[in-house]
Parts: sequence; C-alpha cells; structure tokens
Amino acid sequence: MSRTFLKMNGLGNDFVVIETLSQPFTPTADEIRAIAKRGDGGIGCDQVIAIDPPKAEGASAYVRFWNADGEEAGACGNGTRCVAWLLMQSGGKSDVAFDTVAGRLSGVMAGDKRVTVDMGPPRLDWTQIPLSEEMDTARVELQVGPIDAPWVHTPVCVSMGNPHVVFFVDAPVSDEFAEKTGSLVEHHPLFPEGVNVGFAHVVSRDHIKLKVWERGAGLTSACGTGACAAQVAAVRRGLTDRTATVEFESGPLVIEWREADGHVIMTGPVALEFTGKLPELASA
Ligand SMILES: N[C@H](CCC[C@H](N)C(=O)O)C(=O)O
Repeated sequence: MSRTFLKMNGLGNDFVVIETLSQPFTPTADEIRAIAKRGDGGIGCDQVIAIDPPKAEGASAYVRFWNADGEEAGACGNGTRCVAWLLMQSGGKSDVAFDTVAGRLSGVMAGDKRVTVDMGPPRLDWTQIPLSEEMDTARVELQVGPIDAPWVHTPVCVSMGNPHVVFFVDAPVSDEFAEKTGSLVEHHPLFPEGVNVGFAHVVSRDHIKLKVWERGAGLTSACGTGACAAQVAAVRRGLTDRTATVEFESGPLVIEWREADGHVIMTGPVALEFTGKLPELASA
C-alpha cells in the first residue's frame, strides 16, 4: 500500500511528512535516505517526519524525526511547527500538544500559516548535550582552524533535545565557511552523538543573524532548534535579552527563552508545498 506524504517547509528547511495512523512506519536508514535524496528518484528533503498515533493522554500524536542521512534526530523545530499546524488544521483546533522522544511539545496558531511552539527547556549540562568530557557548556574548550589564529573558538553548547554548538562570529559567515567549518565540527570527538553547528552574529540585544550546518543534513536554509540554541547561548553570554529575532537568509524566527518556566518559545511560518504518494518501501 503506498502512503500519502505532505512536502512542507519552515523557512525553506524542508520535510517529507508522513501520517502513519493507518499503517505503522518502520523505515530502514536506507529507505529514509532514498526518500530524502534530492533527484535520482528521491523526493528530496532535509528531514523525514512521521506522525504516529498518540501514546499518552493529552497528546494528539507521537512524532519522530529522521535526518537526510537516515539517522533519527531527537528534535526538529521547523518540523515541529509544521506538524503542529497540520494537527491543528486536521483537528479544527487552534492549539495542540504532541509527544516526541525529547518530551511533550505544544503549539498554538499565531496567524495565517504562523505557529508558536513551546520547545520545552534547554538542556545545559555537559552530560545532556552530550559532550565526551566534563566542561562548562557556556565556554567550551574547542577551536577550529590554525592553532594560533582559529577561525572560530570557545562556543556555547545547548541541547533542545538534539545537540547544538553555537560559535559567535563578528560577521555573518558565508555558506562555504559554514560548510568547511561545520563539517569539521559535526563529528568532532567532543560530540559522541554528533552535533548541529551554528554560526551566530549578534546584531543587537534582540537580533541575531544565524547560519547552521546541521548534523545529518548539512547546510540548511534554516534550523528551528538551532535558532533556539543560538538565543539561549546568547542570553547565557549576556549578549541578548530574553526575546530576540533570529534571522536566517530565508527569513526570521522569534525566540523567547521564557523567564517564568525556562521554556524556549519559537514563532515562525509554515508552508505546505505539495502532497504525493511515497514509492513502495520494502519494510515500511
Ligand atoms: N532542521 C531542524 C533541526 C534538525 C536537527 C537535526 N539535524 C539533528 O540531527 O539534530 C530544526 O528546524 O530544528
């Protein structure tokens, strides 16, 4: 039986979203890679997302994320907004909650095709990123490039249910720089589960320009959890106030690291590109 999918994106970070209510979806890594492949028979996306039946009271669904390289990811902020929007649209609701491996997330409508999601609290201890050795995650001993003149150094690490390392840079970086440097850091031994690599330029106390090299997906147009991590990192360093616009070349997200409960609240757009039928998958 072939499955329907929805092709969606958040600021160009794109997803193949599969509803598995009628038939369980247990893809192999190869099958995820085949779906995510751009061209050569693939649909092409940064992440694949499955919306499964709920497992717990109060949740509308259980949601799983895979990167284009076939590996599961614990969180996906732009994807979370897209899933929240889909569940609210199909349920005729203006708010929704669903579960992921990283915990319960919730969303509310914030305008036409705009969604605010509560991404939960950041995890800040070295064991929660995780790092391979004990370190102060607000000033991580890591540098990239020549020893005496590193290209980037002393980042902040934050987990939003997935690992992020944020380097603060004096000016927005080029795609080439993000690819060269991000690909070196993604699998650095300091990050036993790999890491998403953000390059954040703080414009003012409420404005960050960000570019992210994503674990398992490479350079993407935008990264929601990366934006959350960059804002948390900037607040930890005293560089921004609690709410900031985190701007990608493809557009902005508004991120608040809420004082009251420590949760990170993200607001941004969702886009539905098209729907289609997945090619027959052997195991899924
Ligand atoms: N694009 C996603 C991030 C996916 C993170 C994934 N690359 C990982 O391995 O954690 C977002 O909007 O948050």
